[in-house]
Amino acid sequence: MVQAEGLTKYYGKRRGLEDLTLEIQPGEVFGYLGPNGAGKTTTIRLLLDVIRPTRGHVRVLGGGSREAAVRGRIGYLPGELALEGRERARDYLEFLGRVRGGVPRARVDALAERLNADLSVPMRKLSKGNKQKIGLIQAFMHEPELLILDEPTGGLDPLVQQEFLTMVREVRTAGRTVLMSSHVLAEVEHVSDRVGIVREGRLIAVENVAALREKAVRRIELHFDAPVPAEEFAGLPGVRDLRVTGAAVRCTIDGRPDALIKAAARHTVVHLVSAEPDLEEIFLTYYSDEERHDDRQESA
Ligand SMILES: Nc1ncnc2c1ncn2[C@@H]1O[C@H](COP(=O)(O)OP(=O)(O)OP(=O)(O)O)[C@@H](O)[C@H]1O
Repeated sequence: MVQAEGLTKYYGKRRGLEDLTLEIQPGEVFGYLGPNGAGKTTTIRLLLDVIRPTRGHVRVLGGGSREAAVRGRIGYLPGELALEGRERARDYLEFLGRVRGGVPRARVDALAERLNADLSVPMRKLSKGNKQKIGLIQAFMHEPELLILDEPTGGLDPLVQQEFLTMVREVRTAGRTVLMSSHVLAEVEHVSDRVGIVREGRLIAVENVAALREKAVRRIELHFDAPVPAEEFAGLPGVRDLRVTGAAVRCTIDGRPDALIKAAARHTVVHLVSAEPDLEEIFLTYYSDEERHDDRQESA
């Protein structure tokens, strides 16, 4: 769906993106993560052929995204949406629908209802969050094969964010593809198959989210109906920071909790607490590792 090779963009001397090589497969949701100024928007604009690369190549849906046949199969939400017209949101969406070969009104209405968007308001009077909703409707409404969404959750309240994530899941179930950028892993981890992490113009990691979750450290607490012998839990694969106090076992788990669960199953478990793995923690170690790497290079 997306193939980038050595994709590089300099704005004069200023680095926007350096040597990006990336492939995104059909049916995949790809989360593109990085802090402010990392190069996410630059990447997305290059993919859409809004700006031209300094070096490198990009193919989207097997072609160039400026080709009309390819463009119509893409849904795009820009990072900064300029919706300033006097026309009502509905008229704007109808116009775009016609340009894209006709979009049933019922589909637009259904999206507006899901996102709780008011289409009767002139666009320049819409709040930031409501403009974002119109942006999402126009990106989704022609059921494109590839959705490219720059910071889609910005400005949305939590309920609408959840609805948006449900829409992304439906797109994936239908075998279509999504690339979405964000500052924060938490916003995309529950829908993304893979995440790419970009920092200072470079893609520094691409990870499978399921693998990331398996690697994550999680805290577990088990309570039994009677005291348990500590030695049964010591030395189990993946168990760390073990504390056994009477009928309670507390530890952290590195990877799969399987051995711990099997050991616990010999006793009567009355209560179990398992904290969600903190992927943000792992994610942040990429940044600090890179910094250490940079420091080493500088001192070499
Ligand atoms: N039109 C431009 N002219 C000059 N420099 C630019 C331009 N657009 C982006 N840059 C620079 O390129 C780098 C990457 O910016 P980009 O907007 O791609 O980052 P981003 O990851 O999308 O950030 P944000 O999360 O803040 O939107 C930054 O250093 C930025 O200042």
